[in-house]
Amino acid sequence: MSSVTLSNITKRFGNFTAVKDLDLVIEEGEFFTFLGPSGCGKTTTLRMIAGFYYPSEGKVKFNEKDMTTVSPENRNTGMVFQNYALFPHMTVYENVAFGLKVRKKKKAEIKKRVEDVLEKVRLKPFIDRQVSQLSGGQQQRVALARALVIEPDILLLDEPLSNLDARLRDEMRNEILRLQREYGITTIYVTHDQVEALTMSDRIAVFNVGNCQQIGTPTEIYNQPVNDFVAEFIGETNLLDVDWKEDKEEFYSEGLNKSIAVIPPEPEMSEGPLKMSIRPEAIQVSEEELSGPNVFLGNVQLVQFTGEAVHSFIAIHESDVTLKVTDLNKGPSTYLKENAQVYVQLPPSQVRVVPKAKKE
Ligand SMILES: Nc1ncnc2c1ncn2[C@@H]1O[C@H](COP(=O)(O)OP(=O)(O)OP(=O)(O)O)[C@@H](O)[C@H]1O
Repeated sequence: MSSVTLSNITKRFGNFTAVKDLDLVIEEGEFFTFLGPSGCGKTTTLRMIAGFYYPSEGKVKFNEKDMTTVSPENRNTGMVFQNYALFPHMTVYENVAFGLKVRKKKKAEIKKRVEDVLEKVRLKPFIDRQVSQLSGGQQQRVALARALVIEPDILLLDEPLSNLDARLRDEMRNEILRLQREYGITTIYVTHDQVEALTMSDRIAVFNVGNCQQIGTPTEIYNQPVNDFVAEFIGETNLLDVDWKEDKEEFYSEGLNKSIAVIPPEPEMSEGPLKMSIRPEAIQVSEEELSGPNVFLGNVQLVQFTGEAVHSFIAIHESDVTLKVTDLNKGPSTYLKENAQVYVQLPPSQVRVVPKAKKE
């Protein structure tokens, strides 16, 4: 097991900067996720940790050891690629044994280690099957076994579940977590799927166009996003422009035409353009009159049923604002009716005022 330290990492391809000034410490045994939209630099960063790319600037360390320009085969990392990169005409055994053969291990040791790891990923019955005759989920397990069998210090997973259907993705998510806990291995996981990131990670780094926007635990990232990009990318949220009114010491929403009570008021965020973010599940709605701060009258425009949840879109009176509200499905008697007039409250403790993300 190793910790990974990235100090001031920049990666340029010609004139294009794919990753900029990245500082990051991943602790031993941690499940750490790089999350962000397509093209934001997640894979490039992972490849610099694997050694497939060397950084243009900055240092990569495993524990205290400088690995910045060490070749991939001398890093002892196990990597699982998005397309698995298996040898289709070899058997499961041959695929998994490959890395050990390259490392010139003895035949008996190879056999034992391959059988042990196939037991762990529950593929022992398929040991002699050709990889091309396996399902997507089974191939994914072979790729995991192949990465784990070399007993890597660090496991690197690049969008490993993106080729699987939704049900299999759920199953493999649990499977990867189970293996990670069993081996206690430092794991770095790349995804653009926020649910994968939130459910699996000890900590997440949120990337956007080559920049790391925030590092934190799933609950920190979801509940205390540092800017509008993070608030919008992780989960769903209602975002509205707000201004800080110095004279009255309060936030004002032009869209809602009203001052907005916020606890705590966070005056350090009063410089530059600001947004308020409120999660759809945090908004209170009632057909009965509501009292207190941040109460608005609105009309229900649309009600969408997803099975476990009900989403309602509420147009606030005398404004252009439509708020999305989400409630767990508590039965048909609780669904809002389209066109009904309702009271909406944005609880001050749930409103978060954040700066707009800087555009680089
Ligand atoms: N070898 C390369 N040469 C030139 N540009 C590259 C190279 N590799 C990546 N890039 C560019 O760097 C940027 C970041 O790419 P990267 O693959 O790291 O993104 P990503 O966040 O992993 O995206 P995705 O989720 O689509 O895989 C992209 O704009 C990409 O086109």
